[in-house]
Amino acid sequence: MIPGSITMRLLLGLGLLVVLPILLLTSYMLHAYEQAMEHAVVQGMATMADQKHREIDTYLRERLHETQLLSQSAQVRGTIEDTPQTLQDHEVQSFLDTFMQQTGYYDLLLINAQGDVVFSILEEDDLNTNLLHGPYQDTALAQGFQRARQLLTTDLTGFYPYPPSADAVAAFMVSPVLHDGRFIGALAVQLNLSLLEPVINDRTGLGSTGEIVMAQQAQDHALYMVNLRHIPEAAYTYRRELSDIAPPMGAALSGQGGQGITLDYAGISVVAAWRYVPALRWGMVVKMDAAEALAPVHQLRRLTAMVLGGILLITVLLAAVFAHSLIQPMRRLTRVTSEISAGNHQQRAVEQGPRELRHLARAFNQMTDQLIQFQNALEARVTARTLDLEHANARLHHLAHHDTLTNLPNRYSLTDRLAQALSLSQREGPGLAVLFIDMDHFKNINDTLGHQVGDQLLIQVAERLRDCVRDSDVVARLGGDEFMVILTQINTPDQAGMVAHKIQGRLSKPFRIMDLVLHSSPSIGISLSPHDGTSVEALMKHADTAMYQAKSEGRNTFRFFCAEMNTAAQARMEIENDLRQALEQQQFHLVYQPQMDRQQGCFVSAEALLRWEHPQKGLIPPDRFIPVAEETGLILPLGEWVLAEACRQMRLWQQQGQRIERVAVNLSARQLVSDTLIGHVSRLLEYHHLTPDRLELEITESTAMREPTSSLRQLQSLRDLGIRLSIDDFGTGHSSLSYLKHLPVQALKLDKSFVRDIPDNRNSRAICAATITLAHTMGIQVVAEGVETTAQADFLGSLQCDLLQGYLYGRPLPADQWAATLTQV
Ligand SMILES: Nc1nc2c(ncn2[C@@H]2O[C@H](COP(=O)(O)O[C@H]3[C@@H](O)[C@H](n4cnc5c(=O)[nH]c(N)nc54)O[C@@H]3COP(=O)(O)O)[C@@H](O)[C@H]2O)c(=O)[nH]1
Repeated sequence: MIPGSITMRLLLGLGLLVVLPILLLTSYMLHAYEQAMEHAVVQGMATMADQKHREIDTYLRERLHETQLLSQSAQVRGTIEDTPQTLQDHEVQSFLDTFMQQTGYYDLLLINAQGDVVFSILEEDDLNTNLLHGPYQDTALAQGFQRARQLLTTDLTGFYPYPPSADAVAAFMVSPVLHDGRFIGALAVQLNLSLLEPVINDRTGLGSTGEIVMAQQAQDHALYMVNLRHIPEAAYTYRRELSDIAPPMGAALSGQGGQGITLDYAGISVVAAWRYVPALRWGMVVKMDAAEALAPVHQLRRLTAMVLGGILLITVLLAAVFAHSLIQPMRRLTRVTSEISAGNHQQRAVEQGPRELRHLARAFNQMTDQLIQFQNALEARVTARTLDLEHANARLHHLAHHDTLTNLPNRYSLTDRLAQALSLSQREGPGLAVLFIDMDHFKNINDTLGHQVGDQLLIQVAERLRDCVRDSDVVARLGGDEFMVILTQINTPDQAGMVAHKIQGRLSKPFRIMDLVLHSSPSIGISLSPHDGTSVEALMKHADTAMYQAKSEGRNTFRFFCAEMNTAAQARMEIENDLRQALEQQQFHLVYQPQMDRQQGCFVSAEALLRWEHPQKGLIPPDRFIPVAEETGLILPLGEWVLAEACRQMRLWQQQGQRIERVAVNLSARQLVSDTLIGHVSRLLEYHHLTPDRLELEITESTAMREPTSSLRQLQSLRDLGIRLSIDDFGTGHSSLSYLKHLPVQALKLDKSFVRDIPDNRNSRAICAATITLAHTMGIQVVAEGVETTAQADFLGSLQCDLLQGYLYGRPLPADQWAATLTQV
């Protein structure tokens, strides 16, 4: 695996590219040089061995030659032939002494042809003994004599202990002495082993560990002839089996020469050369310890290693310095990068070091500047965005919790605040009150004058509500024209009543919007905690119920919640449920009340009135279930049924030949604006083969005013069909006469509340008279309702009222009971 740091990579690269080749090359050269040196040393050793071999050979040859020359001298011949006389010759004596002194031989012996030792310089025990039969017949001397006698050649015997010389190791050069070609005896010179020592021990050029080892074969042993460096007393005492001797000596004794690095007798590695010395019949090994002989090689190796090591060290140091100079700027750059990423944006890279690194540092600084600029810009944008988001969040939060029109808390926020106020109230004391406020007839204003006006009205209502309560109280808009107020710190119902009264007063005052002056009023329901409930849901529901009660009791008032209201609400709920069943089970029927034509004096029309015969509760009056049906939408299917049933009855009367010209049916507000009304009415008329003038539709003023635009459009469509239209309960609503002028009606029904008080009540009389006059002026007929007395009938007659309806002429009856009524007239 490649090491991670640049320094290591540099060192590795340097090692692979520079150091390794140098090492390999140096090793190769060193090896070659060592080989050459080794070869030279070995060759040197061989040269030395050859020289030593030559020295010994020459030395012995010279000695043999000397001995031969001596043996041919007259002195020697004379001594053998006439020993006693010759020996008395001082000249001969001196001649031999000189020879001995010059040569350094141990002894000189003369042997006659019979083998008698006739002369000896040292006169040892061998003198006068016979070498053929005497005590020394087995010695080297005896062997040498025998050989000289037989071969007539001068020769050297082997070195063996010689008893007459106290067993000193000695060899003999024996030369035959001839007289006229006849063997007359032999000359023997005794060489002690020490004589060869100067030649053998000459270790010139062999250093401190060099030596010359000589051994001769003695049967199956090698007998070492010289003292050895590692075995000082070895000469002629140290022997080893041939199979066990050191390889070079083994080779030399077997007659082979050679050289090389091998092991010596002591098992030490040596540089050696080995030869066989024929003159002595010895093996010779010239050797030097390899450690010394190859010391220059080893020294060179050590020196090379040291030089290489030095070069390597210097290379590594230089590489490290170089790497450091390269890496230092990078490290500084890395450090700066870390500090910048840790937030120290002031840090910049120092533009130092090699050119490339300076450029890198410069580029890095430029990049850092740009990054910081970018970061600052980004942070500024993020801050701005965060602010925007916070504002948007705050706005969203505000929108989620406030009503956009009035800026009051909305329903969601209200429940939250009510929950908080409740828990505070439950923890710390005084109760609280919840006021449910609904603006009376707001829908009329909204529909009549448009949403802009309606919105302005609601904004003013919100402002007035806020003015009526403390800052700690909560005013919220639930939606539409419904508001809610939470009054905290309420100890008694009166306190809540006072605030409700104040609100009622403020909201009943005229509203000035655009150039209009509008009148409205609040219906307020109040629930108190803990008396009316301890939960948000209960308090809101009870305040709503109380408000509903206030509405049903004539509006523009406030009511405290009481349990009975719940009972009424419960009853209303029951009606709602029962109504659904009633529709399915056909519990409804119609009754008809006749309308008298004053001029003709006969019944010309009848008003259809709905009756609900509940299976358990009996007859339920329309006043109780029509508003519920209206609120729940059930009035639509119910109204359709009424229309269908009235048309069916009208057709029946027609078929029966009754004089009834038309049937009048009450239309609710929802029916009037229903998309299906026109189609439904058309289909009914067609189905029952009735002409449109057979049907009259009654609407109240408030019905027409609820959604004036669409109501007017629908009325016009009905009128276009040819259906007669009339305004019911005229005088009780809030419509203006100017609005009436736009309605395509043919009749209006004077409300029975006016009829009831005539002729005695002057105001009622005036209203009746004015209404009838006005209607007639506009070409509209007038139907008087609730006519119960002839006085009322007469008065109305005097005002030229067109049609009269009331108990005086007949109560509402089922159709099957009508025949008698009709015939009465
Ligand atoms: N949308 C619909 N409304 C309907 C329908 N049927 C009835 N109604 C409306 O219910 C209200 C109550 O009606 P009802 O109890 O039937 O009372 C009517 C008459 O019984 C009563 N009346 C008639 N003559 C007299 C009288 O001499 N004295 C007296 N005290 N009461 C009298 O008046 C009611 C008829 O009123 P009006 O409709 O205004 O002509 C009532 O408002 C009905 O309109 C229906 O099918 N649909």
